[in-house]
Amino acid sequence: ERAAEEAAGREYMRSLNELTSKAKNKKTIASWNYESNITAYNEEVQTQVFLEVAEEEKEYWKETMTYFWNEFEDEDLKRMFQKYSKLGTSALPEDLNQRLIKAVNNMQSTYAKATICDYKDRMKCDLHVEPEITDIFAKSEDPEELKYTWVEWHKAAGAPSRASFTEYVEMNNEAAKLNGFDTAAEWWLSEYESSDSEEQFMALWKQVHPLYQQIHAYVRRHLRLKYGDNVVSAKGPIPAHLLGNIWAQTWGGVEKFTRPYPDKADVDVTAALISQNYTALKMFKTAEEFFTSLNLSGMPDSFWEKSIIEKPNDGREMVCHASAWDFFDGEDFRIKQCTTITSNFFKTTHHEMGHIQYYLQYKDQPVIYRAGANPGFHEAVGDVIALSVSTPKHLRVMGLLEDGPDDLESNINQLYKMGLDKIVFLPFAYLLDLFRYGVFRGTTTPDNYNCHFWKLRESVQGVEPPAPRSEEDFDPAAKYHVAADVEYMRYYISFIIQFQFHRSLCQLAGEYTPGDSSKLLSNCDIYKSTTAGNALGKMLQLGSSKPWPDAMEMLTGQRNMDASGVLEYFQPLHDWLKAENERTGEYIGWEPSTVQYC
Ligand SMILES: C=C(C[SeH])C(=O)N1CCC[C@H]1C(=O)O
Ligand SMILES: [Zn+2]
Repeated sequence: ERAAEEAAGREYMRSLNELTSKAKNKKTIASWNYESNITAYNEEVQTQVFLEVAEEEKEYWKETMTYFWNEFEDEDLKRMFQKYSKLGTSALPEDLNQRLIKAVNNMQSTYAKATICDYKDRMKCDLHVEPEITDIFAKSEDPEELKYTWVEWHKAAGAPSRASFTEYVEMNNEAAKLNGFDTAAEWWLSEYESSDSEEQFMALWKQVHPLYQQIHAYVRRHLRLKYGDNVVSAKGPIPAHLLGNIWAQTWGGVEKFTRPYPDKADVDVTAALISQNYTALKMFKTAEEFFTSLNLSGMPDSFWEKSIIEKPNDGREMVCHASAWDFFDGEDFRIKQCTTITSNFFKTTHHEMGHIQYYLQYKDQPVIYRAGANPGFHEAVGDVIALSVSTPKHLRVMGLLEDGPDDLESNINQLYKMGLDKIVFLPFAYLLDLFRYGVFRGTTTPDNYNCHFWKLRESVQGVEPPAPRSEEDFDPAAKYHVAADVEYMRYYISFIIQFQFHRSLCQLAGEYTPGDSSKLLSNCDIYKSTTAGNALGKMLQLGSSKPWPDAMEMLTGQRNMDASGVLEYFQPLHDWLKAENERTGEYIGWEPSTVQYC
């Protein structure tokens, strides 16, 4: 009867856990070897391992489905069976799975290998997106150089992946159907374990939209003042190549010439890192020390032996985009990133180490629960730490910022700098998966991929392409996560919930009191607070063993995601921007673009 069935199910889960650990370890090793050194041989091995493991997982799945787990009383046992019942892409027949793997490998390697010629030296044609193109967008103030670089990158990295992307969509939708979903969109959304996730995401966007419109209007004004009316219009969308980032996803690159109080001391962490001889290793060790100051885990020895923290100079092709890896054996955890000494990479190092910290905290969970409470949680951990690190108070503790006034103007400048990272990013992240939901659902088809992408870029983000676009182009694949089949709503969610987490951690650390202007949320640094660290660790140890509202409630007392954290953090900036945009009579929002892209 049921009790015996559940006892048998429990025993089965124990053996399946071991098998799954080995299977995932094999796949992760094959992927690591391929993405660290893109060769035909390494791709062949990765594909063979994925196909072999898929056949193994099909066998396990058949056994799993012989249990009546839907009637189980033991909620935890039922949750494990429910998760194992979703086979993922391994549900595909071998030939379709091979086509899917090939399509994604084609897009990934196109992206990783794409190079363009230098604007100033057309004979120099070995510029990759990391570090060369990233550096150009962080430094150049020449609209022609930026336009050229933008067009060349999208031509080299995006357009060639159109066919592979179309194949990937077809295969991914087939896999979704075999897992009981209508399309891959519902499969991705199922990770958020709510029937109304899309409505929740839209509600969050409505909460933050007014704040975004204010910072958008302010930045457009200052870009117009710098580049002139015929480059930046008074009421239209902002041209994407002028925002300091090749994807216009964060706008920190324009902070230095648009900030509210220009005569206040500059907070240039990059210069300080360089002048203090920071190396990639020192950035990693510094980040690790913040985690251990919270009584969280340090990195294991194998992490330092096996991670790749700088681009090897042996001429190999590799996936440079930063990533953190769990090898599912409870011991092997690695980061792969092509670090350069910049403030952005200092943040990224904390971001990636946040993933490793989550892996370490839940490493004793059953393998099936070694994931974030929802994908947004995993992206939020490192960023929450970085919110403390990037305060002037903490940067002074580290000697990366000399002492300066803590007056209102400095605080507005600091909030503005953070806003160009955190507020500005929200519409970009949101639209990237609104686009892919439409593609998976078929409301966007290959003959209007690029048109629909830019319609969303204009309507949601208020950004337009620097040059006419057509369906000869395929701009979405010029973004890593589209080429690499990485879901992106996780970042949108992370940039909302990380402020809910930050608020709770700051209260626990005694660094923040609601309504007390001497303890602003934006000036909170939880460094060395073991109280905060222990609370964070407890939530992370859950992995995905409980629905994410349980995890959220454990740390914040709330069971829902809401933008109150973001809005509270940026309130002084919001007030300032509204007053400033009123003072200058800036048009809020944007009229339709006049650029031809559909
Ligand atoms: C650093 C990572 C690896 Se998970 C990343 O892809 N991020 C971090 C922030 C947003 C997103 C991006 O770069 O697009
Ligand atoms: Zn991440």
